[in-house]
Amino acid sequence: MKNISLNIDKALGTVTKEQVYAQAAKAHECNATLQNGNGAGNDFLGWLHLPSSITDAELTDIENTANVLRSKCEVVVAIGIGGSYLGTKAVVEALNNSFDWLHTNRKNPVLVYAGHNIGEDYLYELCEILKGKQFGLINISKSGTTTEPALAFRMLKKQLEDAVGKEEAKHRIVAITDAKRGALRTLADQEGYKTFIIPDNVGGRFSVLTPVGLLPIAVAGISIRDLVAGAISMEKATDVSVPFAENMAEIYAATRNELYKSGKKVEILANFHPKLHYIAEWWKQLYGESEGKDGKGIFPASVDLTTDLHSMGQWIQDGERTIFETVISVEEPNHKVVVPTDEANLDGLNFLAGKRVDEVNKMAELGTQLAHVDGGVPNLKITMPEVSPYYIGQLFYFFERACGISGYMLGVNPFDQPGVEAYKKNMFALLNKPGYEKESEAIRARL
Ligand SMILES: O=P(O)(O)OC[C@H]1O[C@](O)(CO)[C@@H](O)[C@@H]1O
Repeated sequence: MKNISLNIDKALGTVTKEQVYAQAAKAHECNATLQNGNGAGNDFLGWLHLPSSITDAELTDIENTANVLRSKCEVVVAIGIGGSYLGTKAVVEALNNSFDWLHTNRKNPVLVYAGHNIGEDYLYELCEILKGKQFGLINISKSGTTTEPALAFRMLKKQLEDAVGKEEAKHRIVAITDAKRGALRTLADQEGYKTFIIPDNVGGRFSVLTPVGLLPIAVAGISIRDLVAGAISMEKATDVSVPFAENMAEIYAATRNELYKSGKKVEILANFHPKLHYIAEWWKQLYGESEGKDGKGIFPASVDLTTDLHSMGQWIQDGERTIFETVISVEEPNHKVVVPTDEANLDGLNFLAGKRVDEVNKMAELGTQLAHVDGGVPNLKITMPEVSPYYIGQLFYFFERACGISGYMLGVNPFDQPGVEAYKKNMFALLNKPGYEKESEAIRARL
């Protein structure tokens, strides 16, 4: 098996190799702090050894539960938001056929999502399409009290019970939540749902390798064992025993922090494979919630290329020089498509005839990298040998580990997210939630 890799050469114009390597000791120390559990937020380090500690029995339990849902349901709705949604979405979008819904010969239930927004039309359309279909629900919420998934679950649970009866509904609902606390735990225990636990010491955005991600990913027919195997290999490759020069998590953390200090305030995660779009969405939550606090933090943004070269390309090439780019480059696509010859050649594309589409894409990637570097955008490159569960597992763990190190280097607690409460408080006050009477009065005075 190969490994994903990191190349920072094209970032070394804005910052020097010496500057990055001058951070080696700090990066290594932060990795050690993480591993020894003596830094800020150390009660949320359960993710560090998740890959190597998950047992065969746990994986089998998840696979068996997935198989029950797969056998009973045409559609499974994964309900959750943030870390209870994005990891699954990232893996499924990356690995499933892009035109899945048009395939009539389906081997897997269709996985759809709810509870990641409060869009009334979205919920209406979902409830409508589920009418007359055999469906099941995976309700995922660590806290069990998040409004978006709770609202979606309330509606979909009723619809399911009305359709198949309360007893059968119990066999089609799985709850993934805290071991003891929260509304979802209480409800699941009362109703007798099959449950999986999100460990206390694993925060939402670090939970993709718990049942939060593993169950719906298994429902989609993707190998969770390969995903975990990839993560295990990266757990070893980023261990504190691995020296800085070989430790890609430490190098990534050190480089992005140096770039930040040099005025690069925005990191754009770019891909040239549209199926990786949600990997970037997952990454944005990971880095945004972990580092954006205390008035600090790189803003995590993303683009899909070449698509966005025709929308955001101008800004990236020529706009304010406060950005750097991290490209996820895929060495070998899973399929081969060759450009055909055309006798008339009216489009002038015969110079490409016989070449693979990926060769065109790779030259677009290289051309873009050089253009952006020339335009003052430092470029980091993460190479993935192919898009497979194994390498996505590596990528997840690499980004998580680097995020912990990077947060400590920045001087923040990477494992809390106090800022998220502000909108919730206002929303509850505006909706007159019991217990928010004072806040309701105060906020109304501002309107
Ligand atoms: O799984 P829960 O508790 O519903 O939380 C969902 C998401 O909400 C947050 O708590 C805040 O956005 C995230 O950290 C988390 O991933």
